[in-house]
Amino acid sequence: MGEAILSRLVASHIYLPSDVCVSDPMPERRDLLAKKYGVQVTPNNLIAAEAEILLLAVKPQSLNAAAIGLANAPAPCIVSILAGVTLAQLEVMFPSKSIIRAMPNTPAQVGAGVTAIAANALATKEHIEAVRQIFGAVGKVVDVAESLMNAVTGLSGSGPAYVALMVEAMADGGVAAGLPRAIAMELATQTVLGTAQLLSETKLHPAQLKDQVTSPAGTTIAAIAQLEKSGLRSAMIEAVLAATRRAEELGKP
Ligand SMILES: NC(=O)C1=CN([C@@H]2O[C@H](COP(=O)(O)OP(=O)(O)OC[C@H]3O[C@@H](n4cnc5c(N)ncnc54)[C@H](O)[C@@H]3O)[C@@H](O)[C@H]2O)C=CC1
Ligand SMILES: O=C(O)[C@@H]1CCC=N1
Repeated sequence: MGEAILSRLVASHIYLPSDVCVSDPMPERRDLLAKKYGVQVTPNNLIAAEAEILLLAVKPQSLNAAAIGLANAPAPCIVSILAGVTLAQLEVMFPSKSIIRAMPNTPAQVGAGVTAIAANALATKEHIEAVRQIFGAVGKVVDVAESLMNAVTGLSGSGPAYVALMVEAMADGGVAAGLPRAIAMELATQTVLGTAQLLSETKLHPAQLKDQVTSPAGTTIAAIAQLEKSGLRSAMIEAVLAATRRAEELGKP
């Protein structure tokens, strides 16, 4: 996820590669990032923490190890994209700092992400604006109460995987019905993209859009009856709730 953000920040000239320092313990990751984006790299998190903004993008399970020695790091602003990890936990690790918790998603790679942000009480207007600009470069930015961050994680943070699963399954259905794989994939992907764009631009309620597609005694209602029988909606609701609960667990020390 860190690379997805980095790639857009550099491509959209929000930051010069020379202004960015990436810390990663894996030499092959450092080599790849230095080569691909021209950024500075280091195996030492303390060096990366000399920046104005320190973006934490490790797995929640790696946070304690990554944060060793960083409590008094010079960076005045800490941004965390870690699932589940709360502002209160980060405040213990990074006392007296502007701290912003953010939950982006992987469509950030193509500038079509959505990121929710929540700031701690010490976060300055300037730091919040800088963070808004960072995530604005990779898509939309929404403000949420921190208490909703795990729900955001369950919906939009993990959501690209649910949509990808749906695209794959739709394409499989097309293949089952006789379409060549490549055409089935193109049709499925463009149908999801176009439907999302239609909903976004027209602000139609999804039920209205569904009604527009569904001709009396037609093909769509035959499919919807099958989806309802298979519990698609309930499965999706339960999936978002399961991911939300998992985010809560990941935040428990
Ligand atoms: N993958 C996704 O779609 C999203 C992920 N996130 C969050 O982003 C974070 C990273 O997730 P992914 O990118 O999927 O994982 P990843 O495993 O691809 O990336 C983690 C990176 O951290 C590095 N790392 C490990 N230990 C380190 C240490 N001590 N110091 C510095 N770097 C260290 C690893 O070498 C690796 O390059 C997680 O906290 C996750 O909750 C948030 C939103 C979406
Ligand atoms: O699966 C995960 O834990 C991360 C957080 C949101 C998306 N990926």
